[in-house]
Amino acid sequence: MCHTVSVTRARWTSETTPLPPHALAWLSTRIGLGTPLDEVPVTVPESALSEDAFEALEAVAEISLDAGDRLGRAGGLSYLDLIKRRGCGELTIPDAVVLPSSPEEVQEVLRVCVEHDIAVVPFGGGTSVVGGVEALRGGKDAVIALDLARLNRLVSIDPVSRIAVLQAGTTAPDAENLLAEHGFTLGHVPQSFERATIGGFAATRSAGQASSGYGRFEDMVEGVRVQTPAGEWRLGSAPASAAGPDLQQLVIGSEGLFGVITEVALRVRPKPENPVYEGVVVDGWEAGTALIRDLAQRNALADVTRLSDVDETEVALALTGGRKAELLGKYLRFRGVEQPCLVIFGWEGRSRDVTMGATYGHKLVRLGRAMGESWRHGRFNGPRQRDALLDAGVCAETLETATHWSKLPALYDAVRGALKGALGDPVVMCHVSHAYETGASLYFTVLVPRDVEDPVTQWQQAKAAACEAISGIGTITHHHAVGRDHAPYLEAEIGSLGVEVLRALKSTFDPTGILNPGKLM
Ligand SMILES: Cc1cc2nc3c(=O)[nH]c(=O)nc-3n(C[C@H](O)[C@H](O)[C@H](O)COP(=O)(O)OP(=O)(O)OC[C@H]3O[C@@H](n4cnc5c(N)ncnc54)[C@H](O)[C@@H]3O)c2cc1C
Repeated sequence: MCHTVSVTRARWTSETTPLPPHALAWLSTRIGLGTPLDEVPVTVPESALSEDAFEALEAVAEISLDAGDRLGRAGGLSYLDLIKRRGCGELTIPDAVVLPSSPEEVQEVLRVCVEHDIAVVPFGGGTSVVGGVEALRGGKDAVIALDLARLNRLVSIDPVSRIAVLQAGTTAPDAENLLAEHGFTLGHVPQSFERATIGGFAATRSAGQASSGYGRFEDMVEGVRVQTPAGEWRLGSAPASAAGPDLQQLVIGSEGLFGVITEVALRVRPKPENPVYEGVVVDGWEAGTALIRDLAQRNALADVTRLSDVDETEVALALTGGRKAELLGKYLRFRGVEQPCLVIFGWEGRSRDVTMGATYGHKLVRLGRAMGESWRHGRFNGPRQRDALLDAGVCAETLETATHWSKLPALYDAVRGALKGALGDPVVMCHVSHAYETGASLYFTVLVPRDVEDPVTQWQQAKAAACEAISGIGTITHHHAVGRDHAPYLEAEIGSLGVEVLRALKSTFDPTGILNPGKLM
């Protein structure tokens, strides 16, 4: 028997954020609009979960076999995931959705899944863009999505040490609201902020837009509670320790292969009273990266420090629209800027004076707070507008990497060249999203008309070309994680011995291999 349901969870929000008319006009001139991709009903096969397994799971946690619930956990939110939900390519649909409400229930679910040999995909916000939540069976007869949405509490707060313990299924906005009641913030704001969870951030070594100031997610983790098929594991008793290798770092970035993270102890900071955001423009990508490197190496980065290349700046200014964009263009030309590259600075705790003082000697044009605030207010529009771009027949996707400063120009050229080679004449935009003393990340956004015949292969080929170009120069992922999509490139980065180490750990935590098959390695 098959159930047919219409797709709802494929969209970022229940309402589509339309593209403004000037954005549509720009798209149609620059790349031409493609054929709209309509939403079609998707067929959901009957659950393969045996009656025995269903009853055993039902005895320990809430479980749903509802077709809509299962479809809602069929993959993440990459471009390919989104178009698969619109009928292009095959979706992997879990046989059941299990919703435990406590770490103890998670432990019991794992016990039952080992007994019945069922694959388990830990599911946080489902925002993975690398196939991390694909419901792969790994040779098992059935697979469940283990949705952590009901683990959404603030377990404890220690204001003296500034540590909060949050359950793994807490979404980022809920975490911020819970912490705000105590005057604190986590300061972790990835672009997927509205939907992603604390457990997902820890499982993928996430980086937020303000990570120059607040640190990457792994820098915030003070302790973890993990349920594994081999039992519970708790780590984190001091701010630093010389008691052997840092085992906590094995959990962070383990992408659900070793266990299910159920609680995370996090360093929190006082909520800033008056965050200040500003925009400046530098002349050219080379000058821009030199500025950011200088700031990073002088410990003068703003909490948010983001440099767009010429193409991304052009798009940002074009999308500002109308008379304002025209005047800005004129002003920049008057100031002698030939290749405008936009820099956004945001100060949430760090000193504006320190950053701006360190820019001395670099040529930049200040655009003031209006530009910074406009970026801050629009920073979640990207995910919301992906549905509208699909509706307009556009293939819109992102990918990211990082390398050392000396190799950054080569990495930038290689990825752009690969994407252009694979896609014809796409718009390829790039920004430095995170900067460090020794290097930086590069975040690419691609826009191209969707191939009507075979949109899946169109993007798969482009992504493969970009990954080949990255391999050997930079990391295959700076913050999106490995998932299914980057798994073929992991060995080149960590070596065959590295993969063996991960396999050995996996067999210790998960001897029968139920957890998240087909991901990471
Ligand atoms: C539009 C958009 C923008 C994005 N921007 C950013 C960004 O700025 N920075 C960034 O870092 N990432 C970004 N991402 C990627 C994604 O949001 C992150 O990887 C995020 O950390 C995933 O969190 P989640 O709760 O949605 O996890 P999910 O997508 O549900 O899961 C991610 C992986 O972690 C595993 N997992 C989830 N929860 C647990 C748990 N409790 N225990 C064990 N394993 C678990 C899953 O099995 C899966 O392999 C973006 C994604 C989208 C769609």
